[in-house]
Amino acid sequence: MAMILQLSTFLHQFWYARQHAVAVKSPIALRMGVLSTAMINYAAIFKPAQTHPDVIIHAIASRDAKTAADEAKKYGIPKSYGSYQALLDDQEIEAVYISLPNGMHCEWAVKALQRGKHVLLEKPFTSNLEEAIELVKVAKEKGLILLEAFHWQFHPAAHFVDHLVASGRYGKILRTYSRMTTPAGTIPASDIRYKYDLAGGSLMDMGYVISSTRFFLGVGAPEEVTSARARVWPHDVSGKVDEAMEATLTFRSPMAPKSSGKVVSEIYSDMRRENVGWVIPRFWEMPSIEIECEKATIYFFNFMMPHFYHYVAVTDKKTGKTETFKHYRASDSGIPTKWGSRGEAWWSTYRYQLEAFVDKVRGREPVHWVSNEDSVDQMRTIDMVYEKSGLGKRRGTGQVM
Ligand SMILES: NC(=O)C1=CN([C@@H]2O[C@H](COP(=O)(O)OP(=O)(O)OC[C@H]3O[C@@H](n4cnc5c(N)ncnc54)[C@H](OP(=O)(O)O)[C@@H]3O)[C@@H](O)[C@H]2O)C=CC1
Ligand SMILES: O=C1OC[C@@H](O)[C@H](O)[C@H]1O
Repeated sequence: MAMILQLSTFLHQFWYARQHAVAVKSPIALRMGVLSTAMINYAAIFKPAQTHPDVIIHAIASRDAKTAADEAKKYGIPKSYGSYQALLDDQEIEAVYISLPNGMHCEWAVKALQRGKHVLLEKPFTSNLEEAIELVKVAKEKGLILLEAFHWQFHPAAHFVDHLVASGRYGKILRTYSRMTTPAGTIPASDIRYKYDLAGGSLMDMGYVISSTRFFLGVGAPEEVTSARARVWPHDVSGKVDEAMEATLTFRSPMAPKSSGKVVSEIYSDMRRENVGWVIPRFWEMPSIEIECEKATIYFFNFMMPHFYHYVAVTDKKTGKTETFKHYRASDSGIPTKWGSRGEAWWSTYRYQLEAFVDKVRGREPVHWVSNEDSVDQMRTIDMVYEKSGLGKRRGTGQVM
């Protein structure tokens, strides 16, 4: 269902950015450049930037000058470049958003940092753990901001669920299950997600299943991946691209019962989920996480794009009664979450993320942040699952391995 969500979020962005676009930007607005003309730019950066008074998309770069110029014209971006390096050489640009294929993330984020730019980097952070460690090292050396764009974590709904889980009101966590699927046939065979040489694979693309698990458990990498089973995409010569991945991970968590100290977490990512009876897409399989606690089970439906639609269902194990919540802004449900009075019900996950990114670059404490250490642990976990599955970890375009 991920692709359907993606389409819906594009419409959502179109509608709200039209109504709330900021005509005159602040004189100290952050000038950003965009590396690539990827599909996701529209929702993840162009539209959020339109409604942010302190962000100007100053330039866009493509491998092809005409593609870049056409895109610049379409979105009213002042400058375009026919190479990524040329954009990085533009002295007016303070920060870049990188939406290149996964395998190119590390190479170009390193180049951007070396040219003195802050970086908002699409997920997955890098192709593997080694790259992640290297990238973070460069960012620290340069003293620049580097953020993995796990946009969903910035939305008040995520903070609300985190609050419920961490409150202890439902007891310790016993088990989690996170799932993300997209119907078979919706991602074309030519897509970057199916290419091993661009660090493709369902788990790389749908790393949200690991991100959500780790976020709500408040943990780094798992102690062990006890099982991992990949369904291999048959059309890539490498034989190493997972069109689907199912795995079981064991985490040591302070939220686990004292007796075991561990939580068992299942994850499932699938870029080619079969329709029911060949025709009915599984729309009920929006990216979701189930968190079974001692007293209740918490189900967060559509944690990935909660701005579009979501609900949180808490089912009491004793009575079987379910209480349902929605959380489109920080003050909803009467439980104040991190954003306080900031934010609007129409803000997307990407808009919240941009708000935090600008705060951090400008030296203000962001309301939420994905630390570089957390991104390293995310890549460590992804590698562990790939190794266990037998497919082996991915590698990056700039990497000799
Ligand atoms: N946060 C989110 O919600 C989402 C994040 N993503 C992430 O964003 C990134 C981009 O995804 P998506 O928008 O689907 O990507 P696209 O396939 O739409 O675009 C990728 C872009 O990368 C550039 N590129 C450079 N080298 C290559 C190459 N060898 N093959 C193909 N493209 C190349 C191209 O730009 P050009 O030709 O202009 O140089 C191309 O437009 C991925 O890392 C993905 O994981 C994707 C979707 C949602
Ligand atoms: O990050 C993403 O979110 C939405 C999905 O459709 C997409 O495949 C993935 O890249």
